[in-house]
Amino acid sequence: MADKTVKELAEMVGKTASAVQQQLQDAGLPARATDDIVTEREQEKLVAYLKQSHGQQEKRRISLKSKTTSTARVTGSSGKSKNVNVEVRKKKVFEKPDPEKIAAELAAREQAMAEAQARAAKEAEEKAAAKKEAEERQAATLAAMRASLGSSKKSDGKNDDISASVVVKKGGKAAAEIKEKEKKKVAPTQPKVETAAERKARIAREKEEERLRQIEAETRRAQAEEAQKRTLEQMRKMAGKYTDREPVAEVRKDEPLAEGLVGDALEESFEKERREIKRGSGSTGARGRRRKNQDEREIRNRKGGLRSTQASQHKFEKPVEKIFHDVEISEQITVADLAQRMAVKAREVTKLLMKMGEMARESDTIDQATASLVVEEMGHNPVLVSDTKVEDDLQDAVDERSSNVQTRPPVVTIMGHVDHGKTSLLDKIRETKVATGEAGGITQHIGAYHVETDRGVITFLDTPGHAAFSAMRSRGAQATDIVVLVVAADDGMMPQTEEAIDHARAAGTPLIVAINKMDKPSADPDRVLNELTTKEVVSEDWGGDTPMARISAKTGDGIDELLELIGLQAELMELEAPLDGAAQGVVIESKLEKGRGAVVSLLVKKGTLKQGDLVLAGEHYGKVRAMTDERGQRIKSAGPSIPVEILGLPETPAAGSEFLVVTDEKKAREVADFRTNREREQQLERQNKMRLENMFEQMGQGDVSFLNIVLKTDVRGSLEALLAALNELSTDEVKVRVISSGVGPISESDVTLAESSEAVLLGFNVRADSAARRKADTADMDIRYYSVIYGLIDDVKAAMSGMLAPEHREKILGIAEVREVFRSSKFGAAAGCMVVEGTIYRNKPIRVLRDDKVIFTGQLQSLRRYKEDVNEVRTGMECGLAVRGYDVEVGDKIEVFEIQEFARTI
Ligand SMILES: Nc1nc2c(ncn2[C@@H]2O[C@H](COP(=O)(O)OP(=O)(O)OP(=O)(O)O)[C@@H](O)[C@H]2O)c(=O)[nH]1
Repeated sequence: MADKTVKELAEMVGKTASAVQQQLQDAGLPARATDDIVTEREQEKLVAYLKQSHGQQEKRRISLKSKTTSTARVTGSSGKSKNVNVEVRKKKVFEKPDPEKIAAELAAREQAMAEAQARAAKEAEEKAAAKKEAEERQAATLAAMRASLGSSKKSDGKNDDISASVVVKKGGKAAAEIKEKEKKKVAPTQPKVETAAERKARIAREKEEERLRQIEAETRRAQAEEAQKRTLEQMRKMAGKYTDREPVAEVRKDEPLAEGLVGDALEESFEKERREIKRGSGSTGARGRRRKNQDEREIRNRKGGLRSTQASQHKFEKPVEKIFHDVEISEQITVADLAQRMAVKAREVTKLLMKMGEMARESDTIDQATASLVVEEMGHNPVLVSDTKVEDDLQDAVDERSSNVQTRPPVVTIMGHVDHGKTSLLDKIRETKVATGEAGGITQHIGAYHVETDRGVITFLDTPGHAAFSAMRSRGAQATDIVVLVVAADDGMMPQTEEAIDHARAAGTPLIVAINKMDKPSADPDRVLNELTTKEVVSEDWGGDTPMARISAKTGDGIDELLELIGLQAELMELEAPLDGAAQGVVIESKLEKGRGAVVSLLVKKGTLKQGDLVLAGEHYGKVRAMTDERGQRIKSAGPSIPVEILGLPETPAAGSEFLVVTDEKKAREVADFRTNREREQQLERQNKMRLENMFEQMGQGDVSFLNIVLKTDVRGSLEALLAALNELSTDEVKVRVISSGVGPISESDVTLAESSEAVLLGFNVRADSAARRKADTADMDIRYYSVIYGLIDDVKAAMSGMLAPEHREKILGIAEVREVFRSSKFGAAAGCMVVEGTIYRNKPIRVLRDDKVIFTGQLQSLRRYKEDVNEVRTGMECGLAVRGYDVEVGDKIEVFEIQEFARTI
């Protein structure tokens, strides 16, 4: 910035010369003509003044913050190493030069220089005065001396004249003239007063001052330019960001006041101020704060009115308008949950419910309709969602990720009667197809294994039996594709063979029959085929559609043929599954092992399961820590139809539970919680459902169009009669479907089948054995016993026409087992018994059961304990009894019952 004329300056800034002249005057500088010089310093003063007057004071301090996050592995005091998140925060503060400050400094410096100059001038004046006085004194002395000399030498040339005249005229005109002359003579020699060294020093000082001035000016200019550039840059950024933005009416606490560097700097300054206010520090006094707030307002207003001035007040402004929420309501919701979704206090909701005539506590669950009314009443918008939404969403997310659909191996379950060779068959297949020649040949029991055959891979669930099959089915998991029914060729169709057929049919699973033990001389396959036809299982050879293989699990004969049949059946079924994407499948088995925690066998049905995946199985979720195959080998992934054993779940999910691989832990927890609640509710629901009257009620409501029945009778004759009568009961609206029927006591398997098929269990002159009773108790299932055919038929008929109102029902009060039989002259046969259940009453009706079949109904003649007649005997006690008109045998059971009145439940 060199010195320039007013005209040059005007040209440079693009203004008229008169405007620049005016500005110079406004800046307090002396008036100038257009060709007058404006010095460098004056120009700086002018710029500072203009900046101030145009309000270009920008933020002096700008803070830059940066944050980097990394992970470091550290070893704790316990010696375990773990990952620790390390966050490094950096902050840099840039200080911009303050033009005011610069101007002030400049002024101070100028003043200091002026003062120094004035001081120097004064000093020089004083020096000159002192010197003059000394010279005068010297001259006077000289004159005096000359005068004294002149008196002795009268004529003494020119000089003498002068000297004489000086002396003569001393104190008069002549003296003044001399003085004047002297002065004239002295004046030209005055500069000689400054010595050479002094002069040199002065020049050097001036030079140095000039140099410093230049450096200072240069630095100031550079700083000013830099600051201006940065400010412009910021302004541009902010202008770009906010040009299209509507002015914001309200300021929310969580919104930043501005963005970018300026925003950060502002926020930081506010934060600092908040801290200072809190501390009550004097660094920012009330006035300072007011000034600062004003500044902030000004800054914000200058930046295009981005924010309301309220922003600087640093307090949360309650929104003026009420916020309306879209409130999601599932089929059931707790009051507390509902309140939370509307962002109101639970108390407000209970109050409103009370007004609506509903008494509910915060923890109570209310239905969707009521919740929806509450939401509307509170001015929000109810959004009704399905109860399973959270599950469905998760399932959808998993399905979305599935791709690359390919043929998958079939999953096979082996069923059959006891000792017909299920385990032997599974072992033989594994032995011939898995163990041979493979590393780590020791097979582990993980509930399933897969084998390679000429027709591809086949997976066997190696938990033979109905229980496992039904358990899975009752949880809705259709894990099995094909059922292989093992029937021993030397034994033929047995009760469990029939049950297995019923199970497979109820599940709609194709059946392949393996006629086993063909190596035995007593093998009679034709007899087996014949018997199977009574259950409508007809071999392809006999014109039916059930594939059959004759095998020996002992020798291995026919096993390849059986595998071939399985392969063919699978091909027919065109089993497919996506290979890629998140895995889903079913829990086959789960157990708790010491030191390993929950050990869970899974069968992958879709996608690929990988180590490290987050698995949600039933109501539990966890990361797959380790994964092994059926040979105990560690594996990293498993595709469709492959069974694996995993570690990592916190608890054991139930067999038959479905599992999913999820990516979002929060979602997993949500679904797990939801399932836990649902399981609790379903348990209650099941307990009601399994009751005959409820079953019929639901049927009346159109929920059930089939009435499933599992029927057991004492003899084949009564079974056939009942089946015929029940078949005739079917109408167009309601079909009676006997899922399973047979002769003999009600077994555990009957209960499981009834449970999984939602069937009612009816016993005609038969009872449930103890295992079945336990199972029914656990599932809270109702087993109905009848001893008159018309009683059973009437109940079913009445129920179907919606008139079932069983006001009277039999209740078994106690059971005693006959351990010994004595002959008594008085009572005939007397029985020594043990009460195994409930209480035996002397005066209540009884039945005698032999092999769980009713053989006599009547009354007790006597009931004694230690020779004393008693009215009742409780569980665990021995007693002696005699049945009126019937001789009991060892092993019989005496069942005491009564007819109870039940109010019909709706
Ligand atoms: N001769 C002969 N014996 C067999 C054959 N298959 C099985 N067995 C024998 O039959 C008996 C019962 O076989 P398992 O395999 O235990 O029968 P299961 O159906 O699994 O029996 P449960 O587990 O009790 O239901 C065993 O002694 C076997 O050795 C066969 O093909 N031939």
